[in-house]
Amino acid sequence: QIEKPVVKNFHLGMFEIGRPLGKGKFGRVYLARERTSGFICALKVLYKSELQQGSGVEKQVRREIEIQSNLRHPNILKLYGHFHDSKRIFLILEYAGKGELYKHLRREGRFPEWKAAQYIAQMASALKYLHRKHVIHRDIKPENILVGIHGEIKISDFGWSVHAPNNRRKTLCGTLDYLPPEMIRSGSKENWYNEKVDLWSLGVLTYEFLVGEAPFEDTPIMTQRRIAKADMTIPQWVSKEAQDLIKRLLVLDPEKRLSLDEVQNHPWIIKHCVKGERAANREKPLK
Ligand SMILES: Cc1nn(C)cc1-c1nc2c(-c3cnn(Cc4cccc(C(=O)N5CCN(C)CC5)c4)c3)c(Cl)cnc2[nH]1
Repeated sequence: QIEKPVVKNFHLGMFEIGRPLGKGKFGRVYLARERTSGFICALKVLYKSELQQGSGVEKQVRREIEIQSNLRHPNILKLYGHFHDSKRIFLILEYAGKGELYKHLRREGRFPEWKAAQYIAQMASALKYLHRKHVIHRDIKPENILVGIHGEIKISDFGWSVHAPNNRRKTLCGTLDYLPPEMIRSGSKENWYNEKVDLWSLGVLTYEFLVGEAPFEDTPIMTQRRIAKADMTIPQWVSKEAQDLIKRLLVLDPEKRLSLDEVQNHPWIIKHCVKGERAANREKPLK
């Protein structure tokens, strides 16, 4: 348990630090309360010493701040502000009342189709908002999604997002499972890709929500080979509508992948997410 230091920052108020909420590769997150207003938030603390190891993380943090500060969408975690002292950088983030989505997924194994469809509809809405601002997230996966107090999801990590179009080579770290073929293809000098990379990842996410593991999960070499051929099998117990959506997103040619509008109007999404008289015979009453 950490002592209860008060982090002082004049124009951003005084923050009382609460329990640790989690930690990532480059930082820890604490529950925090702004003293004057009582406003609850999540304070992400990054140590400058760790960032200055020249692994380009400093640039990632700068990009995360620059991009996330200007976004306002119910399914995107808000970055209210940031400040720093001699040793640390502090990001004042929206507090997501139900924590990290991947922990829910691991605990439940996999999500029922109605829940997966509602999450994918929310992801499509958030991605539409991002793409309208020419922001490509590039790192859509359960580990980068949080759950709000009302069960809504919030994309939470913009360390890898960029402004489209982008041909910057992405030094990979973490799982390869979600990378689209055009980002894996090492042969071509120029890694030209666009927003359609997020549609591929949305397909991988849909699969993982429903099956409980990623479609190309294998050894790193095999994962890359299977992604490059879109070599995956969908278990037969996944509904035909859900199989159809996954197959129309995990398409090698980026231009042939469904658009976000087509995702939002897909029969599987409509069936589980559109309120209305057809809801009567639904297995789970919509709130
Ligand atoms: C836990 C919890 N339980 N309950 C009931 C609520 C929470 C909760 N947590 C948060 C968190 C939170 C905490 N840890 N994390 C994980 C974390 C922490 C610090 C850094 C990272 C990180 O480096 N990431 C980059 C890599 N990608 C894969 C990943 C990101 C990643 C996020 C945030 Cl930011 C906002 N609201 C929250 N609410």
